[in-house]
Amino acid sequence: MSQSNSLASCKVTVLGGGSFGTAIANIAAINNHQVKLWMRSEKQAQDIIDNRENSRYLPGYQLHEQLQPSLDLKDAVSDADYVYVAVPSKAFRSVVEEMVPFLPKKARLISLTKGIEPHSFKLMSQLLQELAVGHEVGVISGPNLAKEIADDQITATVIASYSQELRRDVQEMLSFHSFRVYGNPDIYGVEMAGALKNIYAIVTGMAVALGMAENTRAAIITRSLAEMSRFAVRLGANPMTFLGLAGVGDLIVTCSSKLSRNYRVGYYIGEGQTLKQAIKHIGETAEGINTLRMVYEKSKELDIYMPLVNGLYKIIYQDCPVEQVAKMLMSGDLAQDVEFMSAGV
Ligand SMILES: NC(=O)C1=CN([C@@H]2O[C@H](COP(=O)(O)OP(=O)(O)OC[C@H]3O[C@@H](n4cnc5c(N)ncnc54)[C@H](OP(=O)(O)O)[C@@H]3O)[C@@H](O)[C@H]2O)C=CC1
Ligand SMILES: O=C(CO)COP(=O)(O)O
Repeated sequence: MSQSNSLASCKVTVLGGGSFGTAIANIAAINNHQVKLWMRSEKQAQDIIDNRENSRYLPGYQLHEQLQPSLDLKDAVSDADYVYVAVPSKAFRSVVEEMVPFLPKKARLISLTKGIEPHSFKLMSQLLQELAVGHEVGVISGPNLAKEIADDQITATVIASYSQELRRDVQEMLSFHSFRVYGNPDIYGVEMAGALKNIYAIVTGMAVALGMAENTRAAIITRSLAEMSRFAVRLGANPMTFLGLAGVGDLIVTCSSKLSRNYRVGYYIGEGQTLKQAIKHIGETAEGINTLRMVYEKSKELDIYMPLVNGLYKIIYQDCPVEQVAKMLMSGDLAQDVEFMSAGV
């Protein structure tokens, strides 16, 4: 059932037929927008046409008749009012570059991707701004496990954009009985929070596999929030964003749920699998592995105190035993471990 609102029916395109792209496309279709879901797999597109289902990513989730799959990027975007991009961060630049020549001037662009581009350290909305100059840009981020959205569980998210009109329109486009969209102008903070929390989901998954207690879980999640806020605020985010859905909200869900792929990567490594085995086991995108490397390097460059990032980096990229890292974390310089540092974190 769609929620009545004043936004007229729009032409919406979602790039990427994975789990989150499919879930967001279906919500827009339920809300009476004409939706094209662009994907590269013919088999998957046929599955949607024949069975109204994306059985590879969201089995059992009934797809609305106003959602049509598309294999042709030009056809998918050439009359779009809104383009949502939901491909993994490593493919984001190339997909957007390929799309831009077909993009109508009116199209608003919204990233659903939670990652950072290697080398440039750009967030996905910054790539949209760089590659599609003049288009209004936004980001959706929050505690949004796609499988729970598909299961019609009550879910809240954030649309971040400098444009108040875009925020308002996307709120209307996607809100319905089990999905609520909140607006936030802090696009940098919302997006950075979504990328950073993946690192801490790996840490927590690993700690759970190693048998951590509830005190430990609370300590890890709370110190993760302090650490990610400190990092993002230093780079320009609003600290208040980290108290919201895209900050602590997403951190809680990804550090608590086996539905999170980042958490599962950590869990499998905690059980003794190598990084390669854990990634293969997941078989889908776990953005936190690459984000960890980039954030580690940036924190060194800017001299930002990030003990959890530092510890996870040692485990994953320097083969340091987990027990040694845990000891290191518990015996570091206490002078650094004040609860709140500057700028409210
Ligand atoms: N899943 C979730 O719960 C949530 C995910 N996100 C974020 O959304 C982003 C996408 O995640 P999600 O949908 O889950 O990812 P999935 O791994 O489920 O799917 C990724 C999709 O992108 C496609 N793709 C990958 N590489 C390319 C490429 N080079 N060109 C074209 N298409 C490509 C895949 O196609 P193919 O199937 O052919 O490989 C697939 O359709 C991630 O950044 C994630 O952090 C955000 C919130 C929730
Ligand atoms: O971002 C997510 C939930 O908000 C999904 O997390 P994963 O990418 O770890 O599955």
